[in-house]
Amino acid sequence: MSSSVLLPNTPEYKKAQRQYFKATKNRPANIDQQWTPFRAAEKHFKARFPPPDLSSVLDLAAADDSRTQEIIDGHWKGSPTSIESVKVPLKGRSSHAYIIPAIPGLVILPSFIPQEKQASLVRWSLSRHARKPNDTNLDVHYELPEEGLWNSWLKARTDPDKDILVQPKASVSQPLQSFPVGPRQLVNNEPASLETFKTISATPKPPAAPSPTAQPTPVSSLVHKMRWANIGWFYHWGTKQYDFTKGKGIIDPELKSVCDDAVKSVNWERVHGTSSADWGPHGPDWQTWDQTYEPDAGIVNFYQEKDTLMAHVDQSEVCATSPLVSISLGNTAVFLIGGLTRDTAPVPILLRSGDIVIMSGPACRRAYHGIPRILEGSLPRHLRVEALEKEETKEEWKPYEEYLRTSRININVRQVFPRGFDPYAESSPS
Ligand SMILES: O=C(O)CCC(=O)C(=O)O
Ligand SMILES: [Fe+2]
Repeated sequence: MSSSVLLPNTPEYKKAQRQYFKATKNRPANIDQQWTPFRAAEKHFKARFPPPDLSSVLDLAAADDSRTQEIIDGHWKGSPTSIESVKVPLKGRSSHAYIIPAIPGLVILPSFIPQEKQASLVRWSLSRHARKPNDTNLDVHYELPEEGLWNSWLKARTDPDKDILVQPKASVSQPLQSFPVGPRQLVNNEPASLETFKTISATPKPPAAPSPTAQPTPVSSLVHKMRWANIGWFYHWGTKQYDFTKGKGIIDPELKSVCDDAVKSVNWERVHGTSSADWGPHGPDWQTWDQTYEPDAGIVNFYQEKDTLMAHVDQSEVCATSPLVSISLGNTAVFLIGGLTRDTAPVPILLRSGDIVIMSGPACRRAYHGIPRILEGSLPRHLRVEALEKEETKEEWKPYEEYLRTSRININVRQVFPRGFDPYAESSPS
């Protein structure tokens, strides 16, 4: 059990300690002084040794008696009071949202997704969504099975003959060119807006080149290399801009209704009513979100235990203030969110399966944020086979539990355009 890393004198702890001494042996003594406050926080939570101290991490589940067992089963615990939060009732529900005054516009909806719905969103992410016509990080490099990598894996799991080799796209005769494989690449880009939209649309978006080093790889191993799948508008990672030439992808109606429910249940007056932020030339628009909120893009992030998401700002959306809804599933993560530069020390927040984070308004939507740590061994019981009753449901859920034991899934849903805006009409020559 990976959480034994927490206990000194265990072999896991000692191994982490040895690795730490080896890795830091030649590090200059003052290296941490060169880090921005955001980088320092990332380093702290990423460290396998010493295991991170979570007493500074806001853990809203710890303020909810009905989640006590979930916290025990999940092994890691933060503090419900490490950062000031204000509890506000949700409209039409008995549950609550939390506002974090240090980050105006940040709203947390702990445990908003019911347990069964969490399982169904996990199934949706892996089986129905991460496949054609949606784009994934692997599509550029591999000829992925038509049925989707996950569905191929479901067959291969019980029949090794079906663990087919997925062929790379690059042919060996192609000249060697260096192209990054693996984690998301972070490129600096200009924030999108209606003013810069025409230029963005006109920027060439050449297709990425397939990796020349990709090898034929069995489905069983490639399934763990899936990092993201796009939702709605297609994203061009090279320019960090949406590529409108590829058409508008669909937003699953079930997912859309989860996002709509979350946004419509928040009392936005309580969040932004006293905002002193600069909302741009047209002023605040939160008063109309109940009618104008319409998600049209996003990403499903698949994190393996050691994966991180570096500090970044999501600024490719023309709607710079509209709510971004972020759903956590599977293992718990440490989420960091700071200010407009990496020089603001971020606040650390524990995100558990079923929690929703909403980033809204000018300050929060342009705030640096990231995921420095997936907390190993934190899969809640309700996503494990043992929590199910029926034999056939247990059997069906087994591969999902196996995958989730070492993973976290994040569904990150955004609004690129104001409701009713037609990008094709705007970008065509007049
Ligand atoms: O995984 C998360 O909770 C955050 C993901 C994120 O910030 C992003 O996809 O831009
Ligand atoms: Fe983000």
